[in-house]
Amino acid sequence: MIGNSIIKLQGVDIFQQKHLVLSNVDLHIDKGDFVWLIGQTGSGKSSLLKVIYGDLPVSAGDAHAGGYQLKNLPSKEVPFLRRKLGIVFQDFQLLTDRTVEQNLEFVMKATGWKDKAEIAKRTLDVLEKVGVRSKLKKMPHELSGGEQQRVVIARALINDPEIILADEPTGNLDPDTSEEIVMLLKQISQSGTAVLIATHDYHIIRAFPSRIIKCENGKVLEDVQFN
Ligand SMILES: Nc1ncnc2c1ncn2[C@@H]1O[C@H](COP(=O)(O)OP(=O)(O)OP(=O)(O)O)[C@@H](O)[C@H]1O
Repeated sequence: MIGNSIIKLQGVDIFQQKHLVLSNVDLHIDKGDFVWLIGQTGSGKSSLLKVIYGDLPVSAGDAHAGGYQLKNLPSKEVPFLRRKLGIVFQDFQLLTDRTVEQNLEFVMKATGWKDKAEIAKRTLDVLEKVGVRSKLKKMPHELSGGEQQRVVIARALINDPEIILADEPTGNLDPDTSEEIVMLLKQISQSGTAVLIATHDYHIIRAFPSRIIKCENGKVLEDVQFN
């Protein structure tokens, strides 16, 4: 972290193959910020998130995330960058053939946790934080959509990330459950972890007014007004 800055992009061009998706991107996210990311389908939201989690390269401009310089980041550093980021994406769902506890253990072992007692304690801590501690021994299919999303958020919190990146986290949830999940993410941001949520759900943005970043016409607009 540089000061309070978690994400800082300056003059970054974002390409998918040879196609320039977003040009001259400036983006600043600080500790504890809660930020919406909006824009039409194909406007570049996922591409922007991919740059932040090291899945798309940065060739021009200056880019930092979680204390890592993204430009020319060696691929062997990417797993370490990702430990500073909690990722809540539709395509990073729970493993369906193991319990909640085993899902969390799986990620911990993959990210270097070895001590059994510490793993057990951290598992309970993060499940407690998101309100599903009692679901420890359940299989994902025994949980509601909202409970599963809470476990996904717990999994994202394991390594105490500086920011949570969430791509359509309420996409499969009913309106009340969506509000509960966003409330949880808001609380997480208030405890110091920044939260960036890409969404098409304007109802939920209205329910939780906050800073809005918009991808539009090949640009990233910081701090747009929502109406
Ligand atoms: N792997 C890829 N190869 C080539 N072009 C891609 C690839 N992924 C995305 N694109 C293109 O990049 C542009 C931005 O796509 P991106 O997925 O970032 O948009 P998005 O705003 O996240 O859209 P959505 O809301 O539908 O998820 C689109 O024109 C898309 O066709």
